[in-house]
Amino acid sequence: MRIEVGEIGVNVEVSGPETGAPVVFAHALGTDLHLWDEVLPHLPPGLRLVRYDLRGHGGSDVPPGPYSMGTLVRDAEGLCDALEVRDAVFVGISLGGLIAQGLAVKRLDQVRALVLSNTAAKIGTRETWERRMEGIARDGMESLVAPTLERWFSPAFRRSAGARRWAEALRDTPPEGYLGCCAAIAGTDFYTPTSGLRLSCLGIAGGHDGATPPDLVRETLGVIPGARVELMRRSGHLPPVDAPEDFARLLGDFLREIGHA
Ligand SMILES: O=C(O)CC1=CCC(=O)O1
Repeated sequence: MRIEVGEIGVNVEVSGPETGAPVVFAHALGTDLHLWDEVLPHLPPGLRLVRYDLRGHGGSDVPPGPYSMGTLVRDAEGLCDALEVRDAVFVGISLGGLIAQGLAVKRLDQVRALVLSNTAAKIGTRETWERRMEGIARDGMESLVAPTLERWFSPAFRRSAGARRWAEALRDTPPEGYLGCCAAIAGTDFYTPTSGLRLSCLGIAGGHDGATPPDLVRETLGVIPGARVELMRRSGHLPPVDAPEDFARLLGDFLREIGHA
């Protein structure tokens, strides 16, 4: 379904009972809400599962960029308000994990716990993101595909149908949306606000993650008291794609541990 959030239409999929404990999912740059397709069936029953396409991605609107992280966080906030989501567990991967941190800092009434997967308080540097944006402007989205697959997936998974499916999703991402979100990531350093968070938090890292390697994930989770990091040794940057059942098991265990499932 589409929901008007501020000035844009956001594509959302909601499943599970309306009274279930809410879990909200935010995807990574150059993907869409289907990133979670193979995780959801393996989660504990009775949850209200909300996933959405970030602005500039999937079926959501593609407003002109550049976007700011504040805007991406406001989209998540407006979506949760529109769906009357309170006390959710917010699961964010990569860019989605930055949004999760920003939302938790701003709206503790909406977020009771975080799952920060393959993400950090700061991802890359302004220079690396500017180089990537210049490359896309010069050579198009296709030039991104091979290097992105190297960061996303282990050498073994790169040869799979799953990897090809997500290469297609990357190719299909509107350049304006992708570039808009690159600009938001380039300008974000959440170390200070994230270090003020006091809520239950699970980190997930992938042993073959070429974008946010395990040490970077640990560094971020290390600033949140009580947070712990689970390492998925054989996964890359997108464990919901390359190991959905293992990802669901970690998430389900965490939900039960905090009394959310
Ligand atoms: O494309 C990458 O390098 C991986 C990535 C960084 C932020 C995000 O969401 O994906």
